[in-house]
Amino acid sequence: MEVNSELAIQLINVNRSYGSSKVIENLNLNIKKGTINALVGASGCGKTTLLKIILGRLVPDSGEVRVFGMEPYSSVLTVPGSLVGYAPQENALYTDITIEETLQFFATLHNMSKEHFQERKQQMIKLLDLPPMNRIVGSLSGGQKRRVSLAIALLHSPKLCILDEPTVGLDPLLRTLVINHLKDISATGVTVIITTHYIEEARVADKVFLMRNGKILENGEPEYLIQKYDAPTLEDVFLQICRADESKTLDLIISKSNYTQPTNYNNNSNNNNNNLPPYVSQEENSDLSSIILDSNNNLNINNENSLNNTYNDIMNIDEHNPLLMEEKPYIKSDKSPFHVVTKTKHILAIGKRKLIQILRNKIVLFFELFSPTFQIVLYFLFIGGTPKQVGFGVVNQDLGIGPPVNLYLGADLIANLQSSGLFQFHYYNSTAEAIAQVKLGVTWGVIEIPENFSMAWPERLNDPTDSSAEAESNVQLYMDFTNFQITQFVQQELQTAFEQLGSKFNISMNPVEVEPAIFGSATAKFLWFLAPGFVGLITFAHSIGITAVSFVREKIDGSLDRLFAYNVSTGSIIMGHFLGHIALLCVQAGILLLISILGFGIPIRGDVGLVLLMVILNGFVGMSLGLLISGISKIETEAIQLSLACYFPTLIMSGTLWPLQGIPIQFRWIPNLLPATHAAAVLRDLMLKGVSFTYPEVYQGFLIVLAWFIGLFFLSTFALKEREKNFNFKKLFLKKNN
Ligand SMILES: Nc1ncnc2c1ncn2[C@@H]1O[C@H](COP(=O)(O)OP(=O)(O)OP(=O)(O)O)[C@@H](O)[C@H]1O
Repeated sequence: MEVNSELAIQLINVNRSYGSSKVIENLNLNIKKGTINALVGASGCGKTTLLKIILGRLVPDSGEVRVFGMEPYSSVLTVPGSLVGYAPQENALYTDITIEETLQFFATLHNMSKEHFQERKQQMIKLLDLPPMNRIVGSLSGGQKRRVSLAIALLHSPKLCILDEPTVGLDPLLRTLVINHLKDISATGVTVIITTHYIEEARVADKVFLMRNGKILENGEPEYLIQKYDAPTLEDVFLQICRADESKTLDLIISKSNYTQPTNYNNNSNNNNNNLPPYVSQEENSDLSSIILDSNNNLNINNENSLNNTYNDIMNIDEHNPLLMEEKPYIKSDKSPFHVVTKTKHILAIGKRKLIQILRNKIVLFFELFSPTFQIVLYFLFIGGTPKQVGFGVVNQDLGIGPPVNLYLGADLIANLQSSGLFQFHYYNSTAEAIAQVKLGVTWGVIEIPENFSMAWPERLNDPTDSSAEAESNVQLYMDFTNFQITQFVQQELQTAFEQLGSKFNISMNPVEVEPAIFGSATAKFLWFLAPGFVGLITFAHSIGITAVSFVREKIDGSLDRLFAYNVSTGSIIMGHFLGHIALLCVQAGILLLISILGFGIPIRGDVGLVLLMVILNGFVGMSLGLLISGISKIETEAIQLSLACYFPTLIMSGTLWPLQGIPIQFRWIPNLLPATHAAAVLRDLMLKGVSFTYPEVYQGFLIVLAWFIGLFFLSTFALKEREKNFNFKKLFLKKNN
């Protein structure tokens, strides 16, 4: 493609579809440097799509695009980047930061110096009549937000201004100021492209491009077009062209344009409305006695009260205005390899903005800090605890042995059981009566101690082959076996109680010595098994939760497009989001471990630093999974559903709630695929076994979780892709089959 140095933008035979629906068709476009250009056309004709192609956000299916002679994004950090000032159709603002923070954020992205930022900020305040800088953007009115959005686009004095419907929501006075500002900057060599529904507004442009169904039907200077088509207004020109193109959407365009053409516009009548700007609606006319169109189509304010506010006053436009005359670029160039300095600045700016947003939004802050704490307390309180005060019946028929020995072993056995805290005993005289209470659900079971127990038990200990002693010392257990956990605990406590009874006679009932333990302790609680998995899982789930919707809104409202237009890479955006959350993730992990250790006595026998590292790494995996979800979701509910779809299987399959050995053998490979399984195993090893990093399961687990993090990070970068290609599966399929 031959590059013309006079042109800011060249498009040749550009085509672009969304799926199989063609939106831009064989489009050719040349835009001269230092001119104002208006893209005019009905809603849905492809104006925004065309702008996104120029910005490099959308990759054309075919054809060539050059911006200042270069293909957008052909090399890193070149075009358009800070050369462009882009205001998307939507306001694309971060609602929970102030106007000052918003402008500062974009100034950092553009590498603007402090002085330059302050200077431009003051000009934007005056030009756009911005509200006080400390106002939170979310609290602004629609028109105020629009002005902030325009301020962002113009702040860094870009060489190319791409403004998608810049005047929507602005009052007539401001509209005038903005249009005149655009005329002035174009006089200094800045190229301006605006889209508009208000066809007559395009009259201020040097060149108008009339678009319909993805094609440019006509283009030229407004006056030339009006003469060529012998039409009174541009709107009439457009109507004629559309009719010729077998317009079907004509009515739609007119109804969209709520603005009426004064009948005598451009006539030499003496009527007061004579010089009204044609895109001003009838309702607004009353406020506009002060606005006139001069012979050069400049909009001016002709009311003494407004004089102090005139555009020239505000912007101090004359040959002495250093800003408009300045030739040297405002943006400091970055000569570092791979533009590391700029990328680092981008990451820091996004991270700072994210952190401000989190800290300012109390609900999010609460969610990030207190909700995990609350959850871990709930988990520890309600799951995995040792049962206490389980209702149990006792029928103690033991008569004991009279003096001088005075043994009441039945009562001793009950006392041993009682000391465990597991039982809350109900005493009954008969077994039938006790069983009836089990059947009524009052108790879980009955322990029946036979009447000769005190006599027969020592004999049985002395001679295990004595069958009559065995029969007379058998303690009978009647149980409701529907609760497996309680059954296990009761049987375990009975065994312990009998061991204690045996030790009274210096006889060990259980010849197996369980201590010293290789790892852990024989008195370990079930909660200790659960706790490491819970800590990991909560960090993982919360990290998904806080990031899963991060980009969805930004995608919908165009804020991401604006960042991409300014050459902020997806990698920088994702790293910035990480950065914003890291501090809170670390605090969160610390709180969870403190509660585990101090609040619930969960042991940490290994290196606390490694435990913390794994919890944080696990949080990173959750964050990158959340960002991936955010990247592929079109709306928030989709992101929330996907997050839940990831969380629950992880909770169930990661071995957090139940040992992996309990899973049917043919399905055991599934948990091994999940990072949460390895994180839980590593945390258990470190906390309960007290092993070091060199323990195979630990370092392997670290490597697997790290690999997951890196893999998901890259996938999320891909999902958020800065340049959207048209994936047409139908075409792909047909190509393959041909
Ligand atoms: N992401 C997308 N996926 C599918 N179709 C899309 C997408 N974005 C836009 N379109 C479709 O492409 C066509 C052109 O859209 P575009 O936003 O470029 O129009 P426009 O001229 O800017 O409209 P408006 O003036 O209302 O903003 C429309 O039919 C629109 O529905």
